[in-house]
Amino acid sequence: MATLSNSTNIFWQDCQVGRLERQKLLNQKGCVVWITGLSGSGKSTLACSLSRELHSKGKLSYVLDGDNLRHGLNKDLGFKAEDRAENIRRTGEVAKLFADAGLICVASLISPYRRDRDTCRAMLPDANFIEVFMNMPLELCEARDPKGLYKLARAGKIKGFTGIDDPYEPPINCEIEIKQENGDCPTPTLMAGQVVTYLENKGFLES
Ligand SMILES: Nc1ncnc2c1ncn2[C@@H]1O[C@H](COP(=O)(O)OS(=O)(=O)O)[C@@H](OP(=O)(O)O)[C@H]1O
Ligand SMILES: Nc1ncnc2c1ncn2[C@@H]1O[C@H](COP(=O)(O)OP(=O)(O)O)[C@@H](O)[C@H]1O
Repeated sequence: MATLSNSTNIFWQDCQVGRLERQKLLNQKGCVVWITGLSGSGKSTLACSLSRELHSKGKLSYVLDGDNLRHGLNKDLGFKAEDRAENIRRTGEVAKLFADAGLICVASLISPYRRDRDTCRAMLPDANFIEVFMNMPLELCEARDPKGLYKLARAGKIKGFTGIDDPYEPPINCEIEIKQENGDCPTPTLMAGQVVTYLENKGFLES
């Protein structure tokens, strides 16, 4: 893995058009909505539903999905702890750039380790990092198993699978928790609505 902070003699270059001007143009405030949870918990479903809902309100968002990033930016990384940490760090840096551009950046990654998520939180002004915990039981995720990965993990054909033989550390102080009510998972529209309401209440959907 690349060593961090190898560059020396570098200087920050400021530009006349700044974040506030971009936000005014877009009539919204840039932020990062970071969705964490087990595989199959509904991260991508929420990310897409949220992006659609924001679009219909005239708000610009962009989804960074863990699976998709691993096809490009993060294709050199696997699933051992240090690779996951680098995966989260890179994604956090990209999300920070999108937020600086004035967009509502929706990152959906398992991001199983608390420390890695907190590293991303520390990259942004605190209120601009909104951690959403998909608090779905492992049994539900495993029953869904849309990619058949839990089955492979249970059969020992995938090693170090989150929730099976690799840990998932739930958030302690997340901004939003999505969970079952009376044994039912909220619909994608309801899940997105919960996040949109939070963004509205905190003033992110106006400049
Ligand atoms: N060992 C192991 N553990 C967990 N997940 C695995 C593993 N191997 C492959 N996959 C598939 O990779 C997707 C998760 O990628 P992420 O980048 O979100 O993972 S992480 O945040 O770095 O932990 C995840 O996608 P989602 O189901 O969308 O979460 C899986 O499809
Ligand atoms: N709120 C929901 N209600 C019913 N099914 C859902 C819901 N959210 C996700 N699913 C289904 O669960 C499976 C896993 O969802 P997905 O968004 O791919 O999870 P993740 O990105 O966390 O792996 C998919 O088949 C999806 O259609």
